[in-house]
Amino acid sequence: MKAIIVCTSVSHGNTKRIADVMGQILEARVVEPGQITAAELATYDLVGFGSGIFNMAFHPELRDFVKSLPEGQQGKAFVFASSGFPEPKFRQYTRTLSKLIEQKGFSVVDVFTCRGFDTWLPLKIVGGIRKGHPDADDLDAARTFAVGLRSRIGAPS
Ligand SMILES: Cc1cc2nc3c(=O)[nH]c(=O)nc-3n(C[C@H](O)[C@H](O)[C@H](O)COP(=O)(O)O)c2cc1C
Repeated sequence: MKAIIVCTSVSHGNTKRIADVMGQILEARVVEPGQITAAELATYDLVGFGSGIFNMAFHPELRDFVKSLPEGQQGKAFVFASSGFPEPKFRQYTRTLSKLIEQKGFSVVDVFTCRGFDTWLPLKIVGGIRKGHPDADDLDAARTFAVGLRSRIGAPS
């Protein structure tokens, strides 16, 4: 199994820290959307797509990248995010991104989310929330998630 992780992490590097621990387990390179072409992406068996959450959506750079991919992709995919708050029921952004990814032909096998230090404008006044996140427990959970993926999909090759 050959894996790669596409990650946009612009606020505090929170999502990149998650991507890096997953990348270690999956032996996957972590790249930004601008660092990989659709043709190269198609050579992977498993692709992770992740970012922080901004105004209740994945980062536009990641969404635009997914939108730009041609249909007919054949690999498996997973989605991950860090955010200040848990995903609200009325705006299921992980589902929205998963659907977009599936429209391109990938099969989305799992989703991981955790809290990340959040300095969204109104919260900046109080010094931000979720300070220290992702913390050691969040990173452990990300590791466990990746181990689960590896055992379901196959060892890195
Ligand atoms: C402008 C802005 C908007 C945000 N919007 C949301 C939001 O709608 N929901 C949420 O839970 N967190 C929100 N956050 C918090 C980020 O999702 C969180 O800090 C995330 O961990 C950032 O990831 P990154 O450091 O990898 O970019 C927002 C942060 C900023 C700066």
